[in-house]
Amino acid sequence: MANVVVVYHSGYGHTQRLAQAVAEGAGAPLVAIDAEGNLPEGAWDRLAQADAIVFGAPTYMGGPSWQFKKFADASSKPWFGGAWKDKMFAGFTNSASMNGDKFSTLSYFFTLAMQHGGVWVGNGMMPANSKAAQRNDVNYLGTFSGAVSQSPADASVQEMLPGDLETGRQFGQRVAAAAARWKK
Ligand SMILES: Cc1cc2nc3c(=O)[nH]c(=O)nc-3n(C[C@H](O)[C@H](O)[C@H](O)COP(=O)(O)O)c2cc1C
Repeated sequence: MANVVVVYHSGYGHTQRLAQAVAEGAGAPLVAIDAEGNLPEGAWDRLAQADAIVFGAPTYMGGPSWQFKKFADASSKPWFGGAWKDKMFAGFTNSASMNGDKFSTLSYFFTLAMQHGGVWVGNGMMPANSKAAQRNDVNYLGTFSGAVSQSPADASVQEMLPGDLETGRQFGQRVAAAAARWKK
């Protein structure tokens, strides 16, 4: 079993719900970045010990929230010593539009992982893109580079779609399995 940690920020709870699904699939603890962009006590040590780190943030103005970016900038401290080198990384995001430039957020996570000398893992899923496909199918949004979910701008956290959450759960399983292989 690999030691996977999910570190995320969520402004209004939607990304948190996706984070919970990813963490459930990965059998991983959640580390929440708070509203000031800070981690709880002991979290940096947990990240240092992880085999795989999964990044999560809402897509705000085409990228991760500033709180996530503050965390990313603070990760320059472990970067100096190469503390995250050769870890596995993955990422997820939620936004309101079907597209909404979510890929920019995943791309930022990927770049951060590469800066740390890590290895990136995508979702390994087929997209649900046939005529028969339904919005609640797994990977209906058709992303390969991570896990994404979409919640309309006026939708509550409770209204997040089970199919998107299942996508997150299966993505978490994929990351945990990949990290276990990578660890050997
Ligand atoms: C400041 C701000 C910027 C946003 N920018 C985008 C965006 O670029 N694309 C998009 O699809 N949705 C955008 N949204 C909608 C959020 O992505 C959406 O509300 C998301 O569910 C919020 O996740 P959270 O509840 O974890 O904070 C934005 C929302 C806010 C508050």
